[in-house]
Amino acid sequence: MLNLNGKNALVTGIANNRSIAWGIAQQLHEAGANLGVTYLPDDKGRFEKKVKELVDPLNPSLFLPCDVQNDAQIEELFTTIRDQWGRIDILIHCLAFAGKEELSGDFSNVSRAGFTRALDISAYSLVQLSAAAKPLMTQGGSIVTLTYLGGVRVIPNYNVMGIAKAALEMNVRYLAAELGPSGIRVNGISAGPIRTLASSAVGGILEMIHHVEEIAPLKRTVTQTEVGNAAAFLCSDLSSGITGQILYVDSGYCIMGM
Ligand SMILES: NC(=O)c1ccc[n+]([C@@H]2O[C@H](COP(=O)([O-])OP(=O)(O)OC[C@H]3O[C@@H](n4cnc5c(N)ncnc54)[C@H](O)[C@@H]3O)[C@@H](O)[C@H]2O)c1
Repeated sequence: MLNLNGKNALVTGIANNRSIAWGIAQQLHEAGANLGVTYLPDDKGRFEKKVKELVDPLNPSLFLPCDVQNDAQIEELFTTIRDQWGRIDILIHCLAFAGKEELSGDFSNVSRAGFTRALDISAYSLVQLSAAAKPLMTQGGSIVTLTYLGGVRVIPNYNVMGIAKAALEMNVRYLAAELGPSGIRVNGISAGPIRTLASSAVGGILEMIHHVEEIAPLKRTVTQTEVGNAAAFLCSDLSSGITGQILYVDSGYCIMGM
């Protein structure tokens, strides 16, 4: 049985009720995990208020800001986790960012700054958060990140985010090799296209979804809950022999040649 009772799970990347991280948080809660939730701070505190209202019914025992470009904030986050939880068992990395101007048109138009920012926020952050979690995963643990097919194949308009996802997927393998001896597993979920705040910045996202509905074996795209269920599995003992893998939760789209 899938049981996360007694597990401390940190979930990053909830922006609103369409976020994949929200689907994951609900399934982890359902399975009995004690949740910590982070939000991206902004000057007017809009995300904080919105995310707090959304996650309140799941009774998170920690609710803290986390901008992965802010090293001091990450240090503070994990100091609080150490002080309040003592240890962490599950880390959900469910965040990415690239400028809208980088997510349409020619890939080669990407600026150095845009390239660096996309890879910093979307790929390096997994290394950074995993390194911070490692000493607190004293009873082993599970780290799960979110990726997309655009990291292994060319998808129109995905552009620099495809490069970031390729780096992210390789991070999964290097981290899995390093952390395995400490009983920490690291896996990625490659989700099919879902309408969210982040995906709406990608040019032609609706066409991508319609294409999946036409081509994928299941003739539909996936839901946040389905991704959440796969994440709960990867965080549980049911997947104890699985690490360094990318699990496709995409209605089977990636197997199709035509
Ligand atoms: N929606 C899709 O079609 C799809 C498909 C496959 C993979 N993914 C991946 O799923 C993950 C979640 O995206 P989503 O689609 O749920 O969109 P979303 O907009 O709901 O979530 C993206 C999150 O990234 C956070 N974020 C951005 N910059 C940050 C920073 N500097 N520090 C901390 N957090 C930051 C945002 O606050 C937001 O919560 C991303 O990695 C995305 O690439 C999405």
